[in-house]
Amino acid sequence: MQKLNWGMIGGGEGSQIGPAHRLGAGLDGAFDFVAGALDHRPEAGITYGQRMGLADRAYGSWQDMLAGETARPDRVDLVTVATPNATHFEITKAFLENGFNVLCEKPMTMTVEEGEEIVKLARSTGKICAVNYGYTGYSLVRHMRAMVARGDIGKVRLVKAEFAHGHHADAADADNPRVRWRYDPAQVGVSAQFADCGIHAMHMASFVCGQEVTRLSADTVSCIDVRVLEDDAMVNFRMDGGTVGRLWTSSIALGRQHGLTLQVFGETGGLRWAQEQPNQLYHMPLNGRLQVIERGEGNLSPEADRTSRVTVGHAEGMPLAFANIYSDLAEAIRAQKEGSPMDPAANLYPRAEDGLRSMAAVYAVAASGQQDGAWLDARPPMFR
Ligand SMILES: NC(=O)C1=CN([C@@H]2O[C@H](COP(=O)(O)OP(=O)(O)OC[C@H]3O[C@@H](n4cnc5c(N)ncnc54)[C@H](OP(=O)(O)O)[C@@H]3O)[C@@H](O)[C@H]2O)C=CC1
Ligand SMILES: O=C1CO[C@H](CO)[C@@H](O)[C@@H]1O
Repeated sequence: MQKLNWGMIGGGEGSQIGPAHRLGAGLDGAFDFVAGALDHRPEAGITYGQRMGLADRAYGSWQDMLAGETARPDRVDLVTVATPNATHFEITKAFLENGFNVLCEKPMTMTVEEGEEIVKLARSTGKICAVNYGYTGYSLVRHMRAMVARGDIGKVRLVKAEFAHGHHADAADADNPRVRWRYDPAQVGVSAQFADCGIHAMHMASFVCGQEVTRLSADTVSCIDVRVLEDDAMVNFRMDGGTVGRLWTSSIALGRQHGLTLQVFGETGGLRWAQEQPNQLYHMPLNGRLQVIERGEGNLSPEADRTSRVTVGHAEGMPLAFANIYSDLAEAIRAQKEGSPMDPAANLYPRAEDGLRSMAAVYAVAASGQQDGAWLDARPPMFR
């Protein structure tokens, strides 16, 4: 099978998420990293790209990359957009319009209207527009989803999602360039922490429960005075299958490292998974005993078996979760090229529709927070 060509925008030297993408895309040998516009400073982007082996396909800007790749017969099969939020819409739109498949970092856009435009564009061009809710690539997250879908815990009554970390707890970080943009309304829009991390947790709740969020009520606060946008939020929500949702997200929770956790409580069982110990899933059957499911145990579910690489007992981590998103996309691109059906266990990568739903939730959280927790419709107008 011929390798697919992969390119990246953003994710330059010292960036937070660039290395995880490069590790994830390279892991299974499906993609060759051949092109990039890795930094917003042209020289730095070209120099770093060349160090990464991109030679004349290390571009100084995404516009140059779009022009250069469009002109090539061996143009990239997939472009990852890993720049700060405010640039996602413009870059994703331009590449989709020119016939490229895109994996866009979250949040996909800054507004609901932009999100709708991307969804329509992906549908009309027939190109893949995925959104990097990369934590849904963890093998045991996929297994939780499969367990819920096959009825192992019965009808889901309640889902509790958290994404709380303490990395922005230092008020002295106001000028840190890696932190500053995350609380600047001009660069992130109406929400900081919910749009940054809360949407991962909310999307994961939907992904695992197989339901969409319909309504929500939010309490948003900025614990560090100088911040205009929230660094902590508590969100109650309801889903279209009747499940009640609770979500806490925070960036000032010192002692929490990367606290993405999901608990799902059904009529006949409960599940608990935490990203900091991603190789164990706790399952409590009604009237049974607490069981620990280990990633890599044989025959868990097709979705879990497909996404597990190293032997049971050897920890797998976040770049391998990203690798599972990339292997889904490799399969999707091959199916697109060959006109063949996809393995259903691989057809799980998050879509532009998910990015749009998150944007609608972001706006509902921001508005509800300003209205003392009023319950608001959380669906994008397109899906009402
Ligand atoms: N899915 C996930 O789990 C995660 C997603 N993210 C998302 O990824 C995105 C990037 O976040 P993160 O890596 O933390 O951000 P960083 O600020 O750490 O890095 C951003 C990178 O993009 C470069 N850049 C900025 N503007 C452009 C541009 N116009 N063209 C090319 N490169 C550009 C920056 O260059 P320079 O240094 O010169 O500014 C830098 O290399 C965000 O949208 C964030 O929400 C982040 C972490 C995890
Ligand atoms: O998506 C994300 C996941 O986690 C990080 C926090 O540790 C965020 O900064 C980021 O944007």
